[in-house]
Amino acid sequence: MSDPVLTVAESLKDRARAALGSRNLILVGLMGAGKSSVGRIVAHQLGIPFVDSDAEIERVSRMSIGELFAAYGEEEFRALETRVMKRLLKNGPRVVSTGGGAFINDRTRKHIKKGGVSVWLKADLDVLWERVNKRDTRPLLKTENPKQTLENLMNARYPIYELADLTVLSRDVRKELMAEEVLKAVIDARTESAA
Ligand SMILES: Nc1ncnc2c1ncn2[C@@H]1O[C@H](COP(=O)(O)OP(=O)(O)OP(=O)(O)O)[C@@H](O)[C@H]1O
Ligand SMILES: O=C(O)C1=C[C@@H](O)[C@@H](O)[C@H](O)C1
Ligand SMILES: [Mg+2]
Repeated sequence: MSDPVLTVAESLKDRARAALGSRNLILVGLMGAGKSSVGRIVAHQLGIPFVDSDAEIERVSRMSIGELFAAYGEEEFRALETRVMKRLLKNGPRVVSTGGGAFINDRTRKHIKKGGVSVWLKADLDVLWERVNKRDTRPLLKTENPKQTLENLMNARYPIYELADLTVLSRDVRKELMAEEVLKAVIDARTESAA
């Protein structure tokens, strides 16, 4: 006999996959929201390719994000990010996890909006801080008071992340559960738009 729990989970994946069609699923949000780690699981669950824009930028430039910021500055980094995102979004369906500032850039946001369903992983300051303060690889947080900087970024960026198609609350639960909530949001959005 089939396991009922497994059957529900399977049906969640199938329904989300059908709702997505050939569109990309693009995760946006601040540093530490879980875009890279949750995105990888979502892609695995959907059985579609996963790509992370920060990792792709590092691959094509053969430099780390920190080195890119130091050598060329943020503006050049954003221009490169726009080009990379445009290319990554050309062929769907994929799960694309973005860098924290990608959706904030007007040109990149237009590509994202055109390229698929955007999901904002929204988290509160303490959740984000607990996660990002363990590593010092994020150039924008190399300040005197990085927690304050993170809060300033939240205040400036949250009104823009709100422009994403869907929002999922990111918190300290298992990453697999976060991934399931992303799938459910995709299904619900499809159901609502069909109603
Ligand atoms: N639901 C979760 N519960 C506990 N830890 C998590 C959760 N989601 C992510 N993390 C951890 O938080 C850290 C940051 O996650 P991740 O790299 O996925 O964030 P991100 O949104 O991609 O950040 P960035 O914009 O800097 O790339 C990682 O160490 C990851 O393991
Ligand atoms: O929030 C941001 O602007 C950034 C987030 C990271 O993912 C990297 O893309 C880079 O450190 C910039
Ligand atoms: Mg990431």
